[in-house]
Amino acid sequence: MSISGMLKRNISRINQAMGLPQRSSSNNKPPKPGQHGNNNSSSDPHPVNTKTAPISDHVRVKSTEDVQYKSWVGEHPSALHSFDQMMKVAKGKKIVVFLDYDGTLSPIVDDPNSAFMSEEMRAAVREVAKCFPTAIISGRSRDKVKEFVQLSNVYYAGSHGMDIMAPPRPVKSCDGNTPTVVMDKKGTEVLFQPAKSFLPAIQKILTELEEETAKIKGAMVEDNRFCVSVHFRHVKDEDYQILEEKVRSVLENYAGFHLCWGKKVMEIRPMIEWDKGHAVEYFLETLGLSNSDVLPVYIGDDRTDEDAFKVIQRRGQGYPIIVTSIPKDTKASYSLIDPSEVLTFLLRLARWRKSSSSSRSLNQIWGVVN
Ligand SMILES: O=P(O)(O)OC[C@H]1O[C@H](O[C@H]2O[C@H](CO)[C@@H](O)[C@H](O)[C@H]2O)[C@H](O)[C@@H](O)[C@@H]1O
Repeated sequence: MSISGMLKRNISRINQAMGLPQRSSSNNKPPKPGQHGNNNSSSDPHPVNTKTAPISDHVRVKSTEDVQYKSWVGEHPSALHSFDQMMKVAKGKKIVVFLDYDGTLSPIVDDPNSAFMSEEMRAAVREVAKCFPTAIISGRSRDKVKEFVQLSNVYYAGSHGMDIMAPPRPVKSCDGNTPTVVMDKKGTEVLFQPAKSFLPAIQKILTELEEETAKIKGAMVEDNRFCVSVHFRHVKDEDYQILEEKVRSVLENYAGFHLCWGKKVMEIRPMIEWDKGHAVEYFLETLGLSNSDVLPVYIGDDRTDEDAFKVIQRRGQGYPIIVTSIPKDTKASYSLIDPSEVLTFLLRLARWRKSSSSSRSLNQIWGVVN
């Protein structure tokens, strides 16, 4: 078997062990039996003991997997190691930053309500947003992710991009003169909600799911406004099948919805052609940044971020960066191991902008041509 064949097989094996679907962009396939269970299962690389301790999604798998990781990283180089080279290409271009929340800005923890962001991370995102237009695109409800992030100079999209608060029209944005403060709600920002007509049905699904899953120990239903998450991180292996059947039986009565899988979570989403990739395009458009000298940077860790990676790949310009400590089948070009590396990357990005702006003004003062 070829090296790339071996690599693919091992990625598939690791994804299986994580309870993740097998191909990068098709997160609509259920995990195979035994791959979805609780955190103490032997096949589960994410053991959890405490309520808020980060889950070891980002703990490196040892020995042979280390070798595979090194080989994988050759194809998806570290965005920290490649930083200088990446910024050489970025020179003179308008950078726009897109960030996922869970697993990217905050570590994966066992209680979704405790996925807090550190103060350091908040400060880093704030700095980045002072330098570049910045949007956070999360699977959470927009309100929830805003509550976690608590920054007023970033744009927010919730429900995997189905709930966007963006400028009403293209705003002036050019290198060094980027408006970084998000305008207030008095007519200066608009909501874009392509799945709005699904809301009444989503409310019903939410109620039914809560009722149906109430007796399954460990199951938790989360209202993400335009989608619903059913967490099974704490559901016993033997109860998972019943839970999935219950979720499917609720969905049988709602033709316009489909089921996808994330990290120990089933997600019920409206069947519309809209995902995080569309949200990236929407932001670029409304920010007046859809032209060719724009360089989007997107950092995310999960299946739904692949849609955004694909959009950036298709544009032929920009940096899709995956956050992972294990090899994954991905459309991302670069990688970061965990949120702490995301923090370092963001700080370097802000510092790079500040130093390149100051050298630009010095060059202007001294008449030096780059
Ligand atoms: O797009 P994201 O911002 O990454 O949101 C995706 C899902 O994230 C949350 O669940 C995940 O993180 C939890 C906290 O670390 C973890 O407990 C859970 O197992 C993960 O699946 C969120 O709770 C979901 O609703 C989002 O869809």
